[in-house]
Amino acid sequence: MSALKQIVGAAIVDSLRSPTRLLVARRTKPEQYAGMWEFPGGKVEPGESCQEALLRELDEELGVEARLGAEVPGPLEQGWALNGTAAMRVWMAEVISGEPAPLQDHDELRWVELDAVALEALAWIPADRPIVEALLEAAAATAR
Ligand SMILES: Nc1nc2c([nH]c(=O)n2[C@H]2C[C@H](O)[C@@H](COP(=O)(O)OP(=O)(O)OP(=O)(O)O)O2)c(=O)[nH]1
Repeated sequence: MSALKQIVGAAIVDSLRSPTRLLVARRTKPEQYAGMWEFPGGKVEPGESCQEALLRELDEELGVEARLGAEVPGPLEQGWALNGTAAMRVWMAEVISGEPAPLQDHDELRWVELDAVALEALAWIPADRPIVEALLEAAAATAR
């Protein structure tokens, strides 16, 4: 069996050291995901590492330079299963230069409190919900 397509996503927080808010992005395409919230990111291109791909996607999609923190590890070597054909690795990240804007693939960005009620109220891409749970646990552990 061939490997799953590798996607990478960023859990961009206001501060890696002391995270309180998460930047979420609302997709515009394809139709099945339009209007749903996600972690900004995209496909890893041939010859790129996952981290290189993620920094490139954040530049293209949001117009920011970012610093990656810890990975939010999923159950697979390739991260989190998305559908039958793709999996996503997710890293915590913070913006080091630029102001995030929905330049490509998104029509809205929103800073949301890192709090279960606020995050779970969003219409996430369904495959992202377990990642949101893991992120909340990681953030709670950082705060302890
Ligand atoms: N970026 C991102 N993609 C996600 C998430 N959850 C999820 O199921 N996906 C799916 C949607 C897409 O099928 C795939 C990512 O593809 P993409 O369209 O964002 O990648 P890309 O920017 O490189 O795409 P493209 O313009 O080359 O078509 O992963 C998520 O949280 N973030």
